[in-house]
Amino acid sequence: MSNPVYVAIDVPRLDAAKVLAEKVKGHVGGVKLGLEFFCAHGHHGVMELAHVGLPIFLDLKLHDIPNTVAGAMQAIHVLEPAIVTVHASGGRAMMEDAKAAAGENTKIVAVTMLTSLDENDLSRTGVAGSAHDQVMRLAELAEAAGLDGIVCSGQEVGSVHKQWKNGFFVVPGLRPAGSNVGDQKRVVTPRQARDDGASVLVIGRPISKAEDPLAAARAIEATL
Ligand SMILES: O=C(O)c1cc(=O)[nH]c(=O)n1[C@@H]1O[C@H](COP(=O)(O)O)[C@@H](O)[C@H]1O
Repeated sequence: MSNPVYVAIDVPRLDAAKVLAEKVKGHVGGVKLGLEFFCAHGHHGVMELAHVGLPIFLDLKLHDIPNTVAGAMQAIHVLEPAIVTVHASGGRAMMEDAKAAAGENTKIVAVTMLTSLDENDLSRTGVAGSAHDQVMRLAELAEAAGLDGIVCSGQEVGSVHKQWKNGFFVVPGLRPAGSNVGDQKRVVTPRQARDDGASVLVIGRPISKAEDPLAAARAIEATL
């Protein structure tokens, strides 16, 4: 089975991003480039990182009216990303149009409830109920819209997997036992997420901020 870890390259400098990706490439399955990277380096930066030879996950978390999201999706065709994110709360029509506009080899996954949020945060946005229910509701909407899968925490992925058998599940908010949680709130270990049905494990700081990122990537791989 291929390595499910996508290393999140959330570093501001292009040269440092390339060095990190090259360093760990033998012990991860892909590279995730998010808002910090894309806002700083755009298409050029993505093309530079593609030279590393791993699949690229473009985590843009698109959330706008359907026409605008479809246009953004068309604008990134040329980059041939393996995975792109949109927000499920953008609604069914937005997700349908995002999928229709995407390249056929690109998986579109919907962010349900950010792993940096807990139920108190959720209620402050006007949504009552548990994180679990919110994720299940948005997963159902994403499936109905024809998306490939969702992004959720490891605390929900087991339930989502039972409901959506052939879905593609991206799980961030992962921390090896004993490591610093930082701004993440719904956290599990990489192994737990994998056992519960995650397709992709997104791991950033536990690798990128480690004193020795290669050793950190290796150690995580060894737990899987
Ligand atoms: O879509 C994502 O990848 C994402 C969704 C989510 O709910 N939580 C989340 O942390 N992420 C991303 O996953 C990565 C997690 O990074 P670390 O907390 O450093 O491992 C970051 O790049 C986030 O942007």
